[in-house]
Amino acid sequence: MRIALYQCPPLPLEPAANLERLGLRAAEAARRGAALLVTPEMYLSGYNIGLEAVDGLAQPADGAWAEAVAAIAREQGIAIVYGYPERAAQGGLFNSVQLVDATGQRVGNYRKTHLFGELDHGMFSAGGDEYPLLELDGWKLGLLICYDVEFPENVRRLALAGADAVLVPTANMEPFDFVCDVLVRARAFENQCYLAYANYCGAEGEIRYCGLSSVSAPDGSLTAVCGREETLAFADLRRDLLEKSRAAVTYLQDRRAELYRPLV
Ligand SMILES: NCCCCC(N)=O
Repeated sequence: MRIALYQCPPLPLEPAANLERLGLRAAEAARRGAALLVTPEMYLSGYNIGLEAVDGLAQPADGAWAEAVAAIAREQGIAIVYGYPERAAQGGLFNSVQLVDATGQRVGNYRKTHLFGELDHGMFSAGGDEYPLLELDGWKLGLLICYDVEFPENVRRLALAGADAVLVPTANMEPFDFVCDVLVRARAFENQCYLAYANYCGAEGEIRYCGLSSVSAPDGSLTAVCGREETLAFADLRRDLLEKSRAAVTYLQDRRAELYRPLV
């Protein structure tokens, strides 16, 4: 399955402009054979926008933004994973991502469980014990958001549940380039899955984003890697490579879970 990552500078507080460029990039990605397009974290609203703006912009998972993204997905014939501020029906604001398939159906929604510093804690509640495992074109997909991927337990949990790939919309900033350069690649290898990391580039207020988006393969290779500029990157997820790697690297089978329990 070919996937596309959209590495872009944020357009904070401009959901209409973000939807417009999403449509353009979705069309380009579909033309170039991608079945799925992944955007950065909080793509529709911008990330470093503060509680007042999040409270004013947040929408339910099935709100107008979801309908607009579904229309783009349906029109261009491509699935989309996008970040947005979610207002839960029972109240509460969450940093969320949603997968919409190429027919415009909402496939699954995930709320960021590991909040980063005052930046996240000042805007959102943490998601609960819900890590959806979604299916698209025969691939089992997990969703995480930026800081989530820096906790090995999160990727391991999805891998043990059967994830072939973990999709990670991100807003990772300087000085955390190491996460882009090393950590996400290690997460893919140690869990024998693909890992797609779609980051911002450019700046948002005092934040300077790293860019360096990538798709890491389970054999440790980089299937796609971006620099620090706006980029639409492509990667082919290969079932033969996944199976060959899993036959050679058997961490998941060799685990001694009974020895790890005190770590939980
Ligand atoms: N790598 C630490 C920064 C994480 C930022 C975020 N958006 O979670």
